[in-house]
Order: sequence, then structure tokens, then C-alpha cells
Amino acid sequence: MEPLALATPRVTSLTQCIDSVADNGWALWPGFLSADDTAALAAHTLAVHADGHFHRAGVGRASGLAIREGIRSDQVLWIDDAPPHPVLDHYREQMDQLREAINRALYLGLFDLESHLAVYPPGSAYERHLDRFRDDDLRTLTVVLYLNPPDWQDDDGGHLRFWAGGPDLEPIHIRPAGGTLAVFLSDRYWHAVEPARRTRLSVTGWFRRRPV
Ligand SMILES: O=C(O)CCC(=O)C(=O)O
Ligand SMILES: [Fe+2]
Repeated sequence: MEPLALATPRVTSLTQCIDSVADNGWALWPGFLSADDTAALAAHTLAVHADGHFHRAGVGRASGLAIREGIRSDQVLWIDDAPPHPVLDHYREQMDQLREAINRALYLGLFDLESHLAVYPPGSAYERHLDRFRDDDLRTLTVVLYLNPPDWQDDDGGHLRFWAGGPDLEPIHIRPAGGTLAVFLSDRYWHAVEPARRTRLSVTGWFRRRPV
């Protein structure tokens, strides 16, 4: 059995999400995005990907700048560089609501969001890393939204491995179920993406705090 301290803090509302980030530093919100909205955002992601807009993801701002380089083989596209679409506007609106609610409750001073669409072709993965860069400590809260179809199985791989109890303890494995949002403090949690056996889709965002 999972030790109590490492139980996954599942939430189902904005209030619970904020409480969990305050109490645990992270939260997992299954059903954050409806099945229809998830399918629409996934379809747009695949269409834009098929049009050749994506590029291989780098690591850090420039090579060598990540706190701990995680080798990654996914392909990404900043959403501001993607062809406009109502599903992207809807995503931005939802993230804005989350940002405002978190700022009101937790005073994290989050002021903007950078996000990219990510496609992990079969066989691709992202090694263990932290999301904060050495040359930029403004990334404060990470939000990963999964866009995979409802029939995604454990055998399809692509789990998020999440070291909730610290880098030396066993990580939690999170299935990248479509519509699920993972929220965590960017500088606290080591995490990795296990190799996907099927094309894995997500949109990852980082809320940044205001420079002081
Ligand atoms: O897609 C995921 O589960 C995590 C992605 C990630 O760690 C990142 O893009 O920094
Ligand atoms: Fe990450």
C-alpha cells in the first residue's frame, strides 16, 4: 500500500485544488477538462502537428542551463505560435481563472503563463528533471493537461513519474488520462515521462511570478 504521506491528492474543484497546492504542494484534478473539450483540443493539436508546426523540444533555455538536464524526445509548439483556435482561447481562459484564484488565496504573485503543446511519438520520453531553470527562477507553478483519448491503457505507457516524497523515495506513477490536470510547484518536484507506446498528447504550462 502507498504510505499515507504519498497518497495522490485528487481534487475535483478549484477550491480543493488551491487547498491541495497550499497543503501538499501539488494536486491531481481528473476531469478538469470535459471529454468534448479534451477531444477538440487533441484534434487541433494533431492537426497542427500534421501540418509540421512542431519542433523537437530543447532542454533549458539554451543547452546546459537546466538545473538538471532531462533528456527529452517529445515535440513541442508554444501555444502563442500555434494557429489560433477557440479551443486555445478556452484553455487560456481556464488557466487565467486558475491563476487568479491561486493568487487570491496563496499570494504566489503569478502573473503570466507560458505553455506549449507537446506530442510524444511512440518511444519518446522525458528523463527526470525539475522545471526551473538556472537562469530563470520565475517559473513557479507547473500545470500539465493531458489530452489522450478515453481508451488510454496502462500498457500504452507515457505515465508521469512524480517524486512526491522527494528524489530518494519511490515515485508515484500517474496515467496521462485525457482531461486530467496535474498542478505542482515547479521548483520542488522531480518528475519524468515514461516512454509512451502510443502517441501521447498534452499541454504544459508554467505560471511565472513577477520578478522582484
Ligand atoms: O507531460 C508530462 O507529464 C510532463 C511534461 C514535463 O515534465 C515538462 O514538459 O516539463
Ligand atoms: Fe517538467
